[in-house]
Amino acid sequence: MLDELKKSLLECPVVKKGDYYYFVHPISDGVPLVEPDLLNDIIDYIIDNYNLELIDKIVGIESMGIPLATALSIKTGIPFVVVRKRSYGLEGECQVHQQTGYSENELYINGIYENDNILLIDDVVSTGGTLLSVIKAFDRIGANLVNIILPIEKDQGREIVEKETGYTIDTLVRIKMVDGKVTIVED
Ligand SMILES: O=P(O)(O)OC[C@H]1O[C@H](OP(=O)(O)OP(=O)(O)O)[C@H](O)[C@@H]1O
Ligand code: HPA
Repeated sequence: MLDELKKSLLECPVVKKGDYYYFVHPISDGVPLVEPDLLNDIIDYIIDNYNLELIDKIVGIESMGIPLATALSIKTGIPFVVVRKRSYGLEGECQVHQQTGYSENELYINGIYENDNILLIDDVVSTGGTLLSVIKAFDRIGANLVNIILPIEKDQGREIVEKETGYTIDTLVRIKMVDGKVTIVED
């Protein structure tokens, strides 16, 4: 399991966004092509390794948390919510600032309430900027973050977020950029 994810990460192209080495991969970018087998591999791994009985809502972060949340929702029957990059102006909407290694955005949380049991999923944690702001917002709302799962871990973001928030963040494959190329970090 996850062999396909590791192999595809080693083969994927890397582009520069300013000083940031950005890998381009189906799971993190939707290009060049998302093979259902790769998506299935990740979703089946989650289903086989987590007890999701208590989860009320899966939450995916726009953009690339959406296919993961969708696939997981279809297979488990658990509904999902998307943390969006645009505002709806709904009552109770929670706005957070997202800063990554190469961009800044506003994110808008709707449909999450106090005591909701949440599985939060996104494609990548890198600097940890995105997760940090989203987790803090969920804490303010009073939702229970039961699981936080990201298929791909890059750089030091996971450790930073775990230290700052006290949550455990589960990642499936760790990568490191060496000389502008993706390498896998084995535990
Ligand atoms: O740990 P960080 O440094 O915050 O990086 C991780 C975030 O970066 C990407 O989001 P982005 O908003 O770039 O993109 P997307 O719309 O392609 O998902 C990715 O989907 C994560 O949400
Ligand atoms: O290098 C990256 N590639 C794809 N998505 C990302 N999100 C944060 N960093 C990256």
